[in-house]
Amino acid sequence: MTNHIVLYQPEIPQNTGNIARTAAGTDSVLDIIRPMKFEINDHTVRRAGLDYWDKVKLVFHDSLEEFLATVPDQRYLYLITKFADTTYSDADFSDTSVDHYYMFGKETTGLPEPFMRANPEKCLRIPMTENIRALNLSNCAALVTYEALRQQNFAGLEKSHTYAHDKLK
Ligand SMILES: C[S@@+](CC[C@H](N)C(=O)[O-])C[C@H]1O[C@@H](n2cnc3c(N)ncnc32)[C@H](O)[C@@H]1O
Repeated sequence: MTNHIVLYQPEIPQNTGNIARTAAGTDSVLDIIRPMKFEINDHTVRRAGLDYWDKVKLVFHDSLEEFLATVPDQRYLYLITKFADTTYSDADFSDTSVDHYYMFGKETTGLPEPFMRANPEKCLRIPMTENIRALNLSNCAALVTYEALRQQNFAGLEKSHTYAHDKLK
């Protein structure tokens, strides 16, 4: 099983850098659907991901259609959007025999409306108040990825680690 964090046409380098760090820390693949508003070598992206870039499994797709062609079973494709009525944590991400794809929209306009309208059963919302227009993209990616991992019993992650200079042991 592999978890995929999918970014649709990301616009803000710091968000992509933060998400790359989450991908590296969770052994998730980071799929980026072009066009992007910046280069992945942009120093702001690199700085946000710190020194983890060699650990990021990065895959680029030139279009939504090209990305969709790489998804083996679209039952496991989830569209993360505030417009959904289903809460993200009510989705079942627990099957560790398949690949899961969590897709997030661009910072200004989100996911393409016709694509969401055509796939309402795939859409998941992270509950929030009406005080804000939306949550931050990189926070959304971390929330959904870690909820999926929680349901997957954190498969492939270290639940504990012994550090050379441990502050608890
Ligand atoms: C800043 S938001 C985009 C806001 C945009 N105005 C829109 O129409 O969605 C960027 C992405 O973060 C995710 N997002 C932000 N808040 C969310 C929420 N409450 N529930 C689910 N996804 C959310 C979605 O994937 C969204 O496409």
